[in-house]
Amino acid sequence: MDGVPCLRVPQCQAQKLRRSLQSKGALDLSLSLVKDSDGTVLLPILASCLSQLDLQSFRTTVASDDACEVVWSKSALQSKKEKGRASGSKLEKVLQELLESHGERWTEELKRDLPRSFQRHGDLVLLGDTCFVLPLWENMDQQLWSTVARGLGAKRLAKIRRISRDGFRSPEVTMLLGEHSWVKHVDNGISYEFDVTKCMFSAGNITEKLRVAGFDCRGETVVDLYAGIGYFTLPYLVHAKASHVHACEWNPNAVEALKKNLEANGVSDRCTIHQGDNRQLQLCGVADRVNLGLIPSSEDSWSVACRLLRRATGGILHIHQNVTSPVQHSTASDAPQKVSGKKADREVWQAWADDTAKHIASLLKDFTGTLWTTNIQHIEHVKSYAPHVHHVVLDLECRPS
Ligand SMILES: C[S@@+](CC[C@H](N)C(=O)[O-])C[C@H]1O[C@@H](n2cnc3c(N)ncnc32)[C@H](O)[C@@H]1O
Repeated sequence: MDGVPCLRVPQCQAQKLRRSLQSKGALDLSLSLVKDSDGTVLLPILASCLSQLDLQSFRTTVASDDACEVVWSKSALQSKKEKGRASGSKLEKVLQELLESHGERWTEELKRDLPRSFQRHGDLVLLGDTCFVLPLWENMDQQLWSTVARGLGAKRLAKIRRISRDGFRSPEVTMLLGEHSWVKHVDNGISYEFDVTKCMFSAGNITEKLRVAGFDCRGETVVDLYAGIGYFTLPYLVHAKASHVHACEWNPNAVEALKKNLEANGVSDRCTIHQGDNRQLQLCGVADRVNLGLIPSSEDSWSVACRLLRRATGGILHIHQNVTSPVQHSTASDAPQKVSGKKADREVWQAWADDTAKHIASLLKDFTGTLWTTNIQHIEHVKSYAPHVHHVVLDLECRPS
């Protein structure tokens, strides 16, 4: 996830909402507010508080869904870097001492080779692969990593390359310092443990996890086609109180973590894990709800999802998708055009949802031989990737006619 989490709000409400975030201890005080040219303001939020954020109450305050959303911003991060430069970071200080103890001089080139951002998982810090690339660091041996850990207030360090293309979305992570690579996150009262070298954790999906937690699924059977370590399976079981969740996952490392997490949260008796490719799933006609949480698209499994819905009563599909809007060329002075760009984005999401609803209705008809009605209940915006790529979730109600 690039950048830091921020609440995007209208400028006229920014101070009021900033005070509200601060009183809840959720405002990241190490970062500055960022004014955008479209008349909105980004309020940086502490990642650890994201799961507790009551987005709905903020939306009620600003009285609009559009104007209040969680986004990930690089420009907010920039404001930290500038502050960091002014004050001189602890990391820089301890590394300077280390180099000098080896008879080396601190240079601007070395300073540029320090991490600009990193992910924190408890006492483990995950560095990107664009820092500490200069050969001089190799002379410091393991002392380098213990010093970096001290500078960042961590006990363990790892380096992440990029999400690998093996279909498991496994990050390529190597440990630099520390005995083991299991980490733990607690989100919204749910504990998630996983091995950072083998599984991914989608911090950017927090708003969707909170939305799922707010569903009332009592008496329902849910199928989570892309369960991972339990990102959505657990909120369905713990908070939404689903009667049963069938969790499909083909990465054995994610399955190991999923089992652990079901146990740790006391819900393993209500979950059946189906390890393997969800397109080969043998279940049929059991689901009141199917979660299709794969981006950029879960389209490969739409027909499986249709087969899973109860024949007599149907159910709801939650379809995740990255939807790309046509790029609009605007300058800072074109603020009104940018605002209308948001309206254009919504129109693109609606068009994708309309097409998807038709497609799903036709899959259901082909599969059952009878007519089905598909109704777009809601389109949820989860997050944005620049430029104009939006992760959205379509809640599609499917009923036999
Ligand atoms: C984006 S990740 C995970 C999940 C989680 N739903 C989220 O949004 O944070 C997708 C997960 O689906 C799994 N996956 C992808 N394709 C699959 C398939 N055809 N069958 C089963 N699991 C699959 C991957 O191994 C990965 O753990």
